[in-house]
Amino acid sequence: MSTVPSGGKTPRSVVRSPALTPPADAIAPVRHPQAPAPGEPIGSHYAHCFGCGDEQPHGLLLQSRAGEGVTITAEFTVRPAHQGAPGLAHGGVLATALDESLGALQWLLRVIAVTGKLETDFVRPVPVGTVLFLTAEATAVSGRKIFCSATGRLGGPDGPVAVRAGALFVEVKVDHFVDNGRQEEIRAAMADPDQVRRARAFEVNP
Ligand SMILES: CCCCCCCC/C=C\CCCCCCCC(=O)SCCNC(=O)CCNC(=O)[C@H](O)C(C)(C)COP(=O)(O)OP(=O)(O)OC[C@H]1O[C@@H](n2cnc3c(N)ncnc32)[C@H](O)[C@@H]1OP(=O)(O)O
Repeated sequence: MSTVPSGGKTPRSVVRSPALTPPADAIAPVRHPQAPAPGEPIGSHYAHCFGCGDEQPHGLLLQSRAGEGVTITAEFTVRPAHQGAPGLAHGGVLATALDESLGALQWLLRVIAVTGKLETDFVRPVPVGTVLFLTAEATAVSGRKIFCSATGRLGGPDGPVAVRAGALFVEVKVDHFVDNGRQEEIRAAMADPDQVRRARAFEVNP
């Protein structure tokens, strides 16, 4: 089990499951030479993505930027469509924001990967209208496995911690989507040169 400080309202430690502890022979993640420069916006990987797509009006419209090393920052404004309890963000929506910000790390690693495991800690309630400031970091790589973590803070980059996640992403080929996605959307994606360009940007390694 790995333990990380929570930074929450009261000091508390977060215990992660063993699957989220990298093996002893894991290596440090390497930032791809063609990764976007620190501070540069990271575009959506798919316009219809519920997390980051700009053609998904009730989605999160999460916007990410490259950070230093293998880190990103992201912002998500909680809107009324994202409520669980009155005036508060739904926990699943917050988990999506964490998942999406972790997914954006792929732009820095230039690999395609999907979430295998996502562990979330909900530290504070997140009211509608809040801008959630997220940071995500890849911490270790072992074969196809990418270990990573994310934190969401209320109102600003130094705001109080509201949510945290530890995750394991697993590298896949484009075939993962082509073979498993509904054909209607796959055909449309493959017919869209911009989408094909985005998929290639993820897949090409030096
Ligand atoms: C041109 C047209 C095409 C368009 C292309 C578009 C480009 C898109 C670009 C970028 C997309 C980015 C999208 C980001 C969106 C945000 C992230 C998400 O929400 S992703 C959605 C949610 N996730 C899933 O739907 C995964 C469903 N699961 C699976 O498909 C499989 O289970 C998968 C791929 C995760 C693993 O299956 P295996 O058969 O490939 O590999 P195995 O051998 O099972 O796992 C590999 C290693 O990982 C460990 N592992 C896998 N899952 C684990 C788990 N849950 N807990 C612990 N370990 C796990 C295994 O124990 C194994 O480890 P050992 O190599 O033996 O050490």
